[in-house]
Amino acid sequence: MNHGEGWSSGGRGGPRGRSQASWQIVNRQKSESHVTVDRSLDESSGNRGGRGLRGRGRCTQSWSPRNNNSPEQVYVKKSSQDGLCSTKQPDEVAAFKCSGDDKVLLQPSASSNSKNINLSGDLSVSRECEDKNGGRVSCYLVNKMEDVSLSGQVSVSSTSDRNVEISSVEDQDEAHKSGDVGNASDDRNTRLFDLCVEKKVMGLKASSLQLNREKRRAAKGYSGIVVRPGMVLLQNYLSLNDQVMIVKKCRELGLGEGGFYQPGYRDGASCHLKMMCLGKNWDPQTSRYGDTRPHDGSVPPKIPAEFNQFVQKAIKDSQFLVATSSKKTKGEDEIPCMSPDICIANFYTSTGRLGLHQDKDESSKSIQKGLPVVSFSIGSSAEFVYCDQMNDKPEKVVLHSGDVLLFGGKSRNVFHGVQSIIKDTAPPVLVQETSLRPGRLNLTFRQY
Ligand SMILES: O=C(O)CCC(=O)C(=O)O
Ligand SMILES: [Fe+2]
Repeated sequence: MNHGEGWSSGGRGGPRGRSQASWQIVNRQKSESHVTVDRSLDESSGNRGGRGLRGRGRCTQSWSPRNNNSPEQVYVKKSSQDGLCSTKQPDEVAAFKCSGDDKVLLQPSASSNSKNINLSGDLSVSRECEDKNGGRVSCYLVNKMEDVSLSGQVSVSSTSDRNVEISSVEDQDEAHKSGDVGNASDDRNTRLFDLCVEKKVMGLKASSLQLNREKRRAAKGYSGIVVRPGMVLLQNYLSLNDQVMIVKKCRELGLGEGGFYQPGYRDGASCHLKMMCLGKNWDPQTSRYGDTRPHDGSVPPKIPAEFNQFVQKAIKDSQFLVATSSKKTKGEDEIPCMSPDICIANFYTSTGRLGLHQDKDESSKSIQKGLPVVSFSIGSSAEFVYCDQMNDKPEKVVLHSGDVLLFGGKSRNVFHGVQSIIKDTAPPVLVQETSLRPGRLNLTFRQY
């Protein structure tokens, strides 16, 4: 797992659905390809190889807005169903109901700018989906999720008497910088890493304005986008409550046996992230999975059952989305079902990154079948890049806290990486409730 380095910056995020209890097909276009999306209507911060030896190849790209898309038509279907499919209720699998009669044909826009579409008072759709080739399929579903509870404080002081990293972000960054040039020290390898920081290190409390804004956004629900065949992005999919739960669980596991550590490569360089494996260990030195972690003999913790439920639900919802956006495609063909037995948790500080690579160390059967990798983003936003070949100019999508990205089927072998972490973009409520360090937690689930 060599992680490529040396990115240029730029990028933008995608739209989040604004309606409640509705679903939409937006910008159905001639060919399917990459999508870039604009979240300019969103109230939130707009800035937001086998997995074997990951390519260290330099990968530079720049981004510029494109205006050459010409969507054929835009449909908005309204559902009578309310409060669909909150991730707060993992058992409640997608119950999208769409009535064909209340289909509304909207005039497509040739411009790449996002626009507001106001339907029945409370629906506002932000969209922009484009492809450098002029064609793409983009489809997004919106549902309503439960409000997040803003109550309850978390005690975050470190309880372990072992050596726990509670250093500041700057210290963390320095550690990463030193990894650029030197060897990963055994000390750093074995030092415990606390995902959360003591209260006194945290910034000011979120204002009630911020909290209310976040609450409103959480209530808007998620939107799904078919980015390209086999790749689906479910934006704002994990509710804030679920994100809080995931952070707390990861923090607890991360401080125990097989918890977070500073991984390094065979050549001695450190990865620009902290890592913890659940289910099975993935060893960056050998690019192999195993039952124990070679450097300390620890056994990886089990994947919490709730995490797997979220994964199953995300797969089902993605299959539905794919089937809805193309009559010819069966959802399971593009995003096959998968039972994760591996989860790799990465924590990136604000200088963290991950070079272009393929995830290809899972069994050949798993890869041949195109079983998806399912990725959760929590905390600061990240510029995620992907391309078919190492030397291609990568496409970029910004992943925000609560987003779930799936890549399977035809996209299972896509090269991908994290170009940069966008500072100070974590939801204030999440930070307030968990004291999550500045940075981004990413969980990728796979089936061996
Ligand atoms: O952090 C991410 O979004 C990607 C992580 C990833 O590609 C990996 O762990 O293999
Ligand atoms: Fe990966």
